[in-house]
Amino acid sequence: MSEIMIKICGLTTEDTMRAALDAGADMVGLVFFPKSPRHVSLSQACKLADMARGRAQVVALTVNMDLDSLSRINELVRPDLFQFHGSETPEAIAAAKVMFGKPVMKAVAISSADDLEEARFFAVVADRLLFDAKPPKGSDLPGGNGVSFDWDLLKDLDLPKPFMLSGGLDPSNVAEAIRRSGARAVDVSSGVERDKGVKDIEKIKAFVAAARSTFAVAGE
Ligand SMILES: O=C(O)c1ccccc1N[C@@H]1O[C@H](COP(=O)(O)O)[C@@H](O)[C@H]1O
Repeated sequence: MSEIMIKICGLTTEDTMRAALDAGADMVGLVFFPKSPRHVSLSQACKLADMARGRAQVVALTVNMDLDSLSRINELVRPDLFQFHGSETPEAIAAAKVMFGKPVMKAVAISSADDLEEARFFAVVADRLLFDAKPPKGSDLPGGNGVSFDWDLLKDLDLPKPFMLSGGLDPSNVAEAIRRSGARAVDVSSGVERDKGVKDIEKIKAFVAAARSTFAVAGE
């Protein structure tokens, strides 16, 4: 496995899925949230997941979804893991983990050091935490807003579970974000798009290259 784990989220087309896989993404994310411009139907998701299977981990991103709907995604799309990006409780996460027997990643919104305390509750039940910026006021989306937070907050963070950094990352800042946060896993959605919800193949390639080269430099 690569030394930095890279997730490209919100893929909606075969071309951009292929680009993410060919670039060497470790995880690819499918968004099941109708308010998102990256939302995919179950049939689209099945096709995209089949392309990725065996090449990258398929992540199903959901927001406060009930267990029945999660079950349908699990049966039809067969993701490798779930990303919970809403206000799911630790109990709901534990229930999904037991029901599906798959790893779960919980997003935690960060704007100050205090928010990192919330992460400790989720670290008990989730397999990985995902740190994202708080959404701007009035946003319909709890994530995928292209907004970043102070990466220095994560430096020297002592948690029992690994974390992934997200929020406002793009090819031009991912190197600095990795250095400042100490992250060993990064996630991007809007930073590799040319329009809202429309992924850009060149930006996907540039993001993966920038993230990988940063680790090589940092590790010298
Ligand atoms: O991408 C979306 O549309 C989305 C919708 C609802 C919840 C989360 C979503 N995306 C996740 O948000 C973060 C940050 O995204 P960005 O790079 O700042 O655009 C990332 O983890 C996505 O997986």
